[in-house]
Amino acid sequence: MRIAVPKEIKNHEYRVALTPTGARELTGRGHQVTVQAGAGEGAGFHDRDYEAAGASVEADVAMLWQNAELILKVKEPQAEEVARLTPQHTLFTYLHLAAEKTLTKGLMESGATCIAYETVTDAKGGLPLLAPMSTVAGRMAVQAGAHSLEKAQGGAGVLLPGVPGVAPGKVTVIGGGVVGENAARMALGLGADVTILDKSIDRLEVLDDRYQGRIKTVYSTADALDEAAKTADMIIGAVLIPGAAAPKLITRAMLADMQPGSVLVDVAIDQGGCFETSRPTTHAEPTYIVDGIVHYCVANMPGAVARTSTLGLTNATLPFVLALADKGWQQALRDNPHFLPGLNVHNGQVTYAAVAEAFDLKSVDPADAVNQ
Ligand SMILES: NC(=O)C1=CN([C@@H]2O[C@H](COP(=O)(O)OP(=O)(O)OC[C@H]3O[C@@H](n4cnc5c(N)ncnc54)[C@H](O)[C@@H]3O)[C@@H](O)[C@H]2O)C=CC1
Ligand SMILES: CC(=O)C(=O)O
Ligand SMILES: [Mg+2]
Repeated sequence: MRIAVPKEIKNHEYRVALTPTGARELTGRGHQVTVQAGAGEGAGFHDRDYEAAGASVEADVAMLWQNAELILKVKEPQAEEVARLTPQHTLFTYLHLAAEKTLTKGLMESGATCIAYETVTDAKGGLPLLAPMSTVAGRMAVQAGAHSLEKAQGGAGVLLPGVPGVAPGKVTVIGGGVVGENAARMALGLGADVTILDKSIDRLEVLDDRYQGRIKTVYSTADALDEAAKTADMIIGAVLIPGAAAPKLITRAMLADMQPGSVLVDVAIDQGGCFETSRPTTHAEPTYIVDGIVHYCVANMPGAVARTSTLGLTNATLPFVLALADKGWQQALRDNPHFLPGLNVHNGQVTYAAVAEAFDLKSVDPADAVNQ
Protein backbone atom coordinates (compact mmCIF):
# COMPACT_ATOMS: atom_id res chain seq x y z
CA MET A 1 0.00 0.00 0.00
CA ARG A 2 1.14 3.56 -0.74
CA ILE A 3 0.97 5.48 2.56
CA ALA A 4 1.46 9.22 2.99
CA VAL A 5 2.13 11.18 6.17
CA PRO A 6 1.53 14.93 5.68
CA LYS A 7 2.95 17.62 7.94
CA GLU A 8 0.15 18.91 10.18
CA ILE A 9 -0.98 22.44 9.32
CA LYS A 10 -3.43 23.29 12.10
CA ASN A 11 -2.36 26.26 14.28
CA HIS A 12 0.53 25.19 16.57
CA GLU A 13 0.03 21.50 15.79
CA TYR A 14 3.40 19.77 16.12
CA ARG A 15 2.35 16.10 16.30
CA VAL A 16 2.92 13.64 13.46
CA ALA A 17 0.79 10.59 12.68
CA LEU A 18 3.62 8.08 12.22
CA THR A 19 7.00 7.77 13.96
CA PRO A 20 10.10 6.32 12.29
CA THR A 21 9.43 3.19 14.40
CA GLY A 22 5.99 2.89 12.78
CA ALA A 23 7.45 3.57 9.35
CA ARG A 24 9.89 0.70 9.87
CA GLU A 25 7.03 -1.68 10.74
CA LEU A 26 5.21 -0.69 7.54
CA THR A 27 8.17 -0.77 5.16
CA GLY A 28 9.21 -4.11 6.69
CA ARG A 29 5.87 -5.50 5.48
CA GLY A 30 6.49 -4.23 1.96
CA HIS A 31 4.46 -1.02 2.13
CA GLN A 32 5.62 2.21 0.54
CA VAL A 33 5.75 5.04 3.09
CA THR A 34 6.20 8.68 2.07
CA VAL A 35 6.57 11.36 4.71
CA GLN A 36 6.26 15.06 3.94
CA ALA A 37 9.60 16.83 4.45
CA GLY A 38 9.80 18.13 8.02
CA ALA A 39 6.58 16.37 9.13
CA GLY A 40 8.18 14.91 12.25
CA GLU A 41 10.39 17.84 13.23
CA GLY A 42 7.96 19.27 15.80
CA ALA A 43 7.93 15.95 17.62
CA GLY A 44 11.70 15.48 17.40
CA PHE A 45 11.77 13.07 14.42
CA HIS A 46 13.96 14.07 11.50
CA ASP A 47 13.62 13.26 7.80
CA ARG A 48 16.79 11.16 8.02
CA ASP A 49 15.18 9.02 10.77
CA TYR A 50 12.29 8.19 8.43
CA GLU A 51 14.70 7.46 5.56
CA ALA A 52 16.65 5.13 7.83
CA ALA A 53 13.33 3.33 8.44
CA GLY A 54 12.88 2.78 4.70
CA ALA A 55 10.47 5.66 4.04
CA SER A 56 10.82 8.32 1.34
CA VAL A 57 10.66 12.03 2.07
CA GLU A 58 8.64 14.25 -0.27
CA ALA A 59 8.75 18.05 -0.27
CA ASP A 60 5.95 18.52 -2.84
CA VAL A 61 2.66 18.36 -0.91
CA ALA A 62 0.49 17.93 -4.02
CA MET A 63 2.58 14.92 -5.14
CA LEU A 64 2.44 13.44 -1.64
CA TRP A 65 -1.38 13.41 -1.63
CA GLN A 66 -1.79 12.47 -5.30
CA ASN A 67 0.35 9.34 -5.00
CA ALA A 68 -1.20 8.09 -1.77
CA GLU A 69 -3.84 5.44 -1.09
CA LEU A 70 -3.78 5.70 2.72
CA ILE A 71 -3.28 9.07 4.40
CA LEU A 72 -2.27 9.20 8.05
CA LYS A 73 -2.89 12.45 9.91
CA VAL A 74 -3.44 13.68 13.45
CA LYS A 75 -5.94 16.56 13.21
CA GLU A 76 -9.08 16.91 11.13
CA PRO A 77 -8.24 18.00 7.58
CA GLN A 78 -8.08 21.77 7.13
CA ALA A 79 -9.79 23.31 4.07
CA GLU A 80 -6.75 23.03 1.80
CA GLU A 81 -6.35 19.37 2.80
CA VAL A 82 -10.02 18.58 2.15
CA ALA A 83 -9.51 19.98 -1.35
CA ARG A 84 -6.75 17.39 -1.92
CA LEU A 85 -8.91 14.38 -0.97
CA THR A 86 -10.31 12.13 -3.72
CA PRO A 87 -12.21 8.81 -3.82
CA GLN A 88 -8.86 6.94 -4.07
CA HIS A 89 -7.97 8.01 -0.54
CA THR A 90 -8.53 6.37 2.82
CA LEU A 91 -7.99 8.98 5.52
CA PHE A 92 -7.21 7.90 9.10
CA THR A 93 -7.15 10.77 11.64
CA TYR A 94 -9.16 12.63 14.30
CA LEU A 95 -12.29 14.05 12.65
CA HIS A 96 -14.72 15.24 15.39
CA LEU A 97 -17.35 15.77 12.68
CA ALA A 98 -20.42 16.40 14.86
CA ALA A 99 -19.06 19.89 15.57
CA GLU A 100 -18.04 20.64 11.98
CA LYS A 101 -20.76 20.79 9.34
CA THR A 102 -18.55 22.32 6.63
CA LEU A 103 -15.91 19.63 7.16
CA THR A 104 -18.54 16.87 7.08
CA LYS A 105 -19.91 18.19 3.77
CA GLY A 106 -16.38 18.59 2.40
CA LEU A 107 -15.46 15.00 3.23
CA MET A 108 -18.73 13.75 1.71
CA GLU A 109 -18.05 15.70 -1.48
CA SER A 110 -14.47 14.39 -1.68
CA GLY A 111 -15.69 10.79 -2.09
CA ALA A 112 -12.88 9.65 0.23
CA THR A 113 -13.17 6.97 2.90
CA CYS A 114 -12.71 8.72 6.25
CA ILE A 115 -12.00 6.78 9.43
CA ALA A 116 -11.93 8.70 12.73
CA TYR A 117 -9.61 7.81 15.59
CA GLU A 118 -12.12 9.02 18.17
CA THR A 119 -14.94 6.62 17.34
CA VAL A 120 -12.90 3.39 17.27
CA THR A 121 -13.97 1.33 20.31
CA ASP A 122 -12.54 -1.53 22.38
CA ALA A 123 -13.89 -4.59 24.16
CA LYS A 124 -13.93 -2.73 27.52
CA GLY A 125 -16.29 -0.03 26.21
CA GLY A 126 -13.47 2.49 25.86
CA LEU A 127 -12.18 4.65 23.02
CA PRO A 128 -8.58 3.39 22.64
CA LEU A 129 -7.45 5.94 20.05
CA LEU A 130 -8.95 8.91 21.92
CA ALA A 131 -7.77 7.79 25.37
CA PRO A 132 -4.05 8.60 25.05
CA MET A 133 -4.78 12.18 23.94
CA SER A 134 -7.55 12.53 26.53
CA THR A 135 -4.95 11.57 29.12
CA VAL A 136 -2.65 14.32 27.84
CA ALA A 137 -5.43 16.94 27.59
CA GLY A 138 -6.78 16.08 31.04
CA ARG A 139 -3.33 16.44 32.57
CA MET A 140 -2.78 19.74 30.72
CA ALA A 141 -6.19 21.17 31.59
CA VAL A 142 -5.24 21.95 35.17
CA GLN A 143 -1.95 23.64 34.29
CA ALA A 144 -3.73 25.70 31.60
CA GLY A 145 -6.50 26.57 34.04
CA ALA A 146 -4.09 27.38 36.90
CA HIS A 147 -2.22 29.80 34.63
CA SER A 148 -5.53 31.36 33.56
CA LEU A 149 -6.41 32.00 37.22
CA GLU A 150 -3.48 34.43 37.48
CA LYS A 151 -4.43 38.13 37.48
CA ALA A 152 -2.33 38.91 34.42
CA GLN A 153 -4.46 36.43 32.43
CA GLY A 154 -7.75 37.98 33.62
CA GLY A 155 -8.15 35.43 36.40
CA ALA A 156 -9.28 35.92 39.99
CA GLY A 157 -5.75 35.64 41.36
CA VAL A 158 -6.33 32.30 43.09
CA LEU A 159 -3.45 29.89 43.74
CA LEU A 160 -4.95 26.40 43.58
CA PRO A 161 -3.08 24.84 46.53
CA GLY A 162 -3.73 27.86 48.76
CA VAL A 163 -1.16 28.51 51.49
CA PRO A 164 -1.15 27.71 55.21
CA GLY A 165 -4.12 29.55 56.65
CA VAL A 166 -5.75 30.11 53.23
CA ALA A 167 -8.09 27.48 51.77
CA PRO A 168 -7.18 25.83 48.45
CA GLY A 169 -8.99 26.71 45.22
CA LYS A 170 -12.03 24.68 44.16
CA VAL A 171 -11.89 22.71 40.92
CA THR A 172 -15.02 21.06 39.50
CA VAL A 173 -14.63 18.60 36.65
CA ILE A 174 -17.75 17.81 34.61
CA GLY A 175 -17.40 14.32 33.11
CA GLY A 176 -15.29 11.78 34.97
CA GLY A 177 -13.96 9.77 32.01
CA VAL A 178 -10.37 9.78 30.79
CA VAL A 179 -9.98 13.58 30.53
CA GLY A 180 -11.89 14.14 33.75
CA GLU A 181 -10.01 11.62 35.87
CA ASN A 182 -6.63 12.83 34.64
CA ALA A 183 -7.56 16.45 35.27
CA ALA A 184 -8.83 15.61 38.74
CA ARG A 185 -5.64 13.69 39.51
CA MET A 186 -3.51 16.69 38.58
CA ALA A 187 -5.70 19.10 40.55
CA LEU A 188 -5.51 16.79 43.56
CA GLY A 189 -1.73 16.63 43.20
CA LEU A 190 -1.62 20.42 43.32
CA GLY A 191 -3.60 20.41 46.53
CA ALA A 192 -6.87 21.79 45.14
CA ASP A 193 -10.32 20.95 46.49
CA VAL A 194 -11.62 18.66 43.71
CA THR A 195 -15.13 17.54 42.75
CA ILE A 196 -16.14 15.38 39.77
CA LEU A 197 -19.66 15.40 38.30
CA ASP A 198 -20.81 12.56 36.05
CA LYS A 199 -24.07 11.05 34.81
CA SER A 200 -22.69 7.54 35.21
CA ILE A 201 -23.03 6.12 38.73
CA ASP A 202 -20.73 3.26 37.69
CA ARG A 203 -18.03 5.75 36.81
CA LEU A 204 -18.53 7.72 40.06
CA GLU A 205 -18.20 4.43 41.97
CA VAL A 206 -14.89 3.65 40.28
CA LEU A 207 -13.56 7.14 41.05
CA ASP A 208 -14.78 7.08 44.64
CA ASP A 209 -13.11 3.72 45.18
CA ARG A 210 -9.89 4.74 43.44
CA TYR A 211 -9.41 8.06 45.28
CA GLN A 212 -10.87 6.98 48.63
CA GLY A 213 -12.81 10.21 49.18
CA ARG A 214 -9.91 12.54 48.32
CA ILE A 215 -11.94 13.53 45.23
CA LYS A 216 -15.64 14.28 45.86
CA THR A 217 -18.04 12.65 43.41
CA VAL A 218 -21.43 14.17 42.65
CA TYR A 219 -24.17 12.93 40.34
CA SER A 220 -24.55 15.50 37.58
CA THR A 221 -27.88 17.36 37.70
CA ALA A 222 -28.96 20.93 36.96
CA ASP A 223 -28.69 21.65 40.70
CA ALA A 224 -25.17 20.23 40.87
CA LEU A 225 -24.14 22.36 37.88
CA ASP A 226 -25.65 25.49 39.52
CA GLU A 227 -23.72 24.72 42.69
CA ALA A 228 -20.49 24.28 40.70
CA ALA A 229 -20.99 27.63 38.98
CA LYS A 230 -21.50 29.36 42.34
CA THR A 231 -18.53 27.82 44.15
CA ALA A 232 -15.80 26.68 41.75
CA ASP A 233 -12.70 28.71 40.90
CA MET A 234 -12.16 26.47 37.89
CA ILE A 235 -14.61 24.28 35.96
CA ILE A 236 -13.20 21.75 33.51
CA GLY A 237 -15.57 20.50 30.78
CA ALA A 238 -14.76 16.85 30.03
CA VAL A 239 -18.03 15.24 28.95
CA LEU A 240 -18.43 13.04 25.90
CA ILE A 241 -21.29 11.33 24.15
CA PRO A 242 -19.17 9.42 21.60
CA GLY A 243 -19.23 10.98 18.15
CA ALA A 244 -22.02 13.41 19.10
CA ALA A 245 -22.08 17.16 19.75
CA ALA A 246 -21.42 17.92 23.43
CA PRO A 247 -24.42 19.02 25.56
CA LYS A 248 -24.26 22.66 26.77
CA LEU A 249 -24.07 22.27 30.53
CA ILE A 250 -22.99 25.74 31.70
CA THR A 251 -25.16 28.40 30.08
CA ARG A 252 -24.35 32.08 29.59
CA ALA A 253 -26.89 32.99 32.27
CA MET A 254 -24.96 30.83 34.78
CA LEU A 255 -21.79 32.91 34.25
CA ALA A 256 -23.44 35.65 36.30
CA ASP A 257 -23.41 33.32 39.33
CA MET A 258 -19.68 32.63 39.01
CA GLN A 259 -17.01 34.59 40.90
CA PRO A 260 -15.41 37.14 38.52
CA GLY A 261 -12.10 35.80 37.25
CA SER A 262 -13.13 32.15 37.58
CA VAL A 263 -11.94 29.92 34.77
CA LEU A 264 -13.74 27.59 32.35
CA VAL A 265 -11.50 25.05 30.60
CA ASP A 266 -13.57 23.39 27.85
CA VAL A 267 -11.64 20.28 26.83
CA ALA A 268 -14.78 18.99 25.08
CA ILE A 269 -14.49 21.87 22.61
CA ASP A 270 -13.49 19.48 19.81
CA GLN A 271 -17.02 18.06 20.03
CA GLY A 272 -18.48 21.59 20.05
CA GLY A 273 -17.87 22.38 23.72
CA CYS A 274 -20.00 21.87 26.83
CA PHE A 275 -20.29 25.54 27.85
CA GLU A 276 -22.67 27.78 25.90
CA THR A 277 -20.07 30.56 25.63
CA SER A 278 -17.24 28.31 24.37
CA ARG A 279 -15.69 28.78 20.95
CA PRO A 280 -12.56 27.03 19.68
CA THR A 281 -9.29 28.83 20.39
CA THR A 282 -5.69 28.07 19.41
CA HIS A 283 -2.41 27.77 21.27
CA ALA A 284 -1.52 31.17 19.78
CA GLU A 285 -4.44 32.81 21.63
CA PRO A 286 -5.81 30.21 24.01
CA THR A 287 -8.15 32.30 26.18
CA TYR A 288 -10.82 34.97 25.98
CA ILE A 289 -13.14 36.52 28.54
CA VAL A 290 -16.95 36.54 28.57
CA ASP A 291 -18.82 38.31 31.40
CA GLY A 292 -15.64 38.35 33.50
CA ILE A 293 -15.05 34.58 33.17
CA VAL A 294 -11.84 33.35 31.52
CA HIS A 295 -12.44 30.70 28.83
CA TYR A 296 -9.68 28.30 27.66
CA CYS A 297 -10.96 26.30 24.65
CA VAL A 298 -8.00 24.93 22.69
CA ALA A 299 -9.16 22.11 20.42
CA ASN A 300 -5.74 20.49 20.00
CA MET A 301 -4.26 20.75 23.47
CA PRO A 302 -1.92 17.73 23.05
CA GLY A 303 -0.26 19.42 20.05
CA ALA A 304 1.64 21.63 22.51
CA VAL A 305 3.42 18.64 24.03
CA ALA A 306 4.02 17.00 20.68
CA ARG A 307 6.81 14.63 21.66
CA THR A 308 4.88 12.91 24.45
CA SER A 309 1.61 13.08 22.50
CA THR A 310 3.02 11.68 19.26
CA LEU A 311 4.53 8.71 21.08
CA GLY A 312 1.32 8.09 23.05
CA LEU A 313 -0.94 8.45 20.02
CA THR A 314 1.10 6.35 17.62
CA ASN A 315 1.51 3.52 20.14
CA ALA A 316 -2.28 3.23 20.04
CA THR A 317 -2.87 3.80 16.32
CA LEU A 318 -0.09 1.58 14.92
CA PRO A 319 -1.94 -1.78 15.10
CA PHE A 320 -4.88 -0.20 13.23
CA VAL A 321 -2.56 1.40 10.67
CA LEU A 322 -0.92 -1.99 10.05
CA ALA A 323 -4.35 -3.62 9.57
CA LEU A 324 -5.39 -0.90 7.06
CA ALA A 325 -2.13 -1.25 5.15
CA ASP A 326 -2.07 -5.05 5.11
CA LYS A 327 -5.75 -5.72 4.38
CA GLY A 328 -7.19 -2.53 2.90
CA TRP A 329 -9.89 -0.59 4.75
CA GLN A 330 -12.81 -2.86 3.85
CA GLN A 331 -11.29 -6.10 5.12
CA ALA A 332 -9.65 -4.42 8.12
CA LEU A 333 -13.02 -3.01 9.25
CA ARG A 334 -14.90 -6.24 8.46
CA ASP A 335 -12.44 -8.23 10.57
CA ASN A 336 -12.67 -6.03 13.66
CA PRO A 337 -16.06 -4.97 15.05
CA HIS A 338 -14.32 -2.32 17.20
CA PHE A 339 -12.57 -0.77 14.20
CA LEU A 340 -15.84 -0.64 12.20
CA PRO A 341 -17.39 2.30 14.16
CA GLY A 342 -14.33 4.33 13.17
CA LEU A 343 -15.86 4.70 9.70
CA ASN A 344 -17.51 8.15 9.58
CA VAL A 345 -17.76 8.96 5.86
CA HIS A 346 -17.54 6.76 2.77
CA ASN A 347 -18.40 7.38 -0.85
CA GLY A 348 -20.29 10.60 -0.13
CA GLN A 349 -22.31 9.12 2.73
CA VAL A 350 -22.13 9.56 6.50
CA THR A 351 -21.66 6.20 8.21
CA TYR A 352 -21.73 7.32 11.86
CA ALA A 353 -25.25 7.78 13.22
CA ALA A 354 -24.49 10.58 15.75
CA VAL A 355 -22.81 12.67 13.05
CA ALA A 356 -25.72 12.19 10.63
CA GLU A 357 -28.13 13.11 13.43
CA ALA A 358 -26.21 16.33 14.23
CA PHE A 359 -26.81 17.60 10.68
CA ASP A 360 -30.10 15.90 9.85
CA LEU A 361 -28.45 13.72 7.22
CA LYS A 362 -29.21 10.13 6.26
CA SER A 363 -26.81 7.66 7.83
CA VAL A 364 -25.61 4.44 6.20
CA ASP A 365 -24.73 1.46 8.39
CA PRO A 366 -20.92 1.07 8.29
CA ALA A 367 -21.42 -2.71 8.04
CA ASP A 368 -23.20 -2.09 4.71
CA ALA A 369 -20.57 0.41 3.58
CA VAL A 370 -17.71 -2.10 3.97
CA ASN A 371 -19.57 -4.53 1.73
CA GLN A 372 -20.44 -2.01 -1.01
N1 LIG B 1 -9.37 19.73 23.42
C1 LIG B 1 -8.52 18.74 23.20
O1 LIG B 1 -7.36 18.95 22.83
C2 LIG B 1 -8.93 17.34 23.47
C3 LIG B 1 -10.25 17.08 23.69
N2 LIG B 1 -10.68 15.82 24.02
C4 LIG B 1 -12.12 15.69 24.23
O2 LIG B 1 -12.44 15.59 25.62
C5 LIG B 1 -13.76 15.04 25.71
C6 LIG B 1 -13.80 13.95 26.80
O3 LIG B 1 -13.10 12.81 26.33
P1 LIG B 1 -12.87 11.50 27.22
O4 LIG B 1 -12.59 11.87 28.63
O5 LIG B 1 -11.92 10.65 26.49
O6 LIG B 1 -14.31 10.81 27.16
P2 LIG B 1 -14.85 9.64 28.10
O7 LIG B 1 -15.87 8.92 27.29
O8 LIG B 1 -13.72 8.88 28.70
O9 LIG B 1 -15.55 10.43 29.30
C7 LIG B 1 -16.69 11.21 29.13
C8 LIG B 1 -17.48 11.19 30.43
O10 LIG B 1 -18.53 12.16 30.30
C9 LIG B 1 -19.63 11.64 31.01
N3 LIG B 1 -20.82 12.38 30.60
C10 LIG B 1 -21.52 12.31 29.43
N4 LIG B 1 -22.55 13.17 29.45
C11 LIG B 1 -22.49 13.82 30.65
C12 LIG B 1 -23.29 14.81 31.27
N5 LIG B 1 -24.35 15.35 30.66
N6 LIG B 1 -22.93 15.24 32.53
C13 LIG B 1 -21.86 14.71 33.16
N7 LIG B 1 -21.08 13.75 32.61
C14 LIG B 1 -21.39 13.31 31.39
C15 LIG B 1 -19.64 10.17 30.65
O11 LIG B 1 -20.39 9.41 31.56
C16 LIG B 1 -18.14 9.85 30.72
O12 LIG B 1 -17.74 9.38 32.00
C17 LIG B 1 -14.11 14.56 24.29
O13 LIG B 1 -14.91 15.51 23.65
C18 LIG B 1 -12.76 14.46 23.65
O14 LIG B 1 -12.82 14.53 22.23
C19 LIG B 1 -9.80 14.78 24.14
C20 LIG B 1 -8.47 14.98 23.88
C21 LIG B 1 -7.93 16.27 23.50
C1 LIG C 1 -8.40 14.34 20.48
C2 LIG C 1 -7.96 15.56 19.85
O1 LIG C 1 -8.75 16.30 19.32
C3 LIG C 1 -6.57 15.90 19.83
O2 LIG C 1 -5.75 15.13 20.35
O3 LIG C 1 -6.21 16.96 19.28
MG1 LIG D 1 -11.98 20.58 15.14
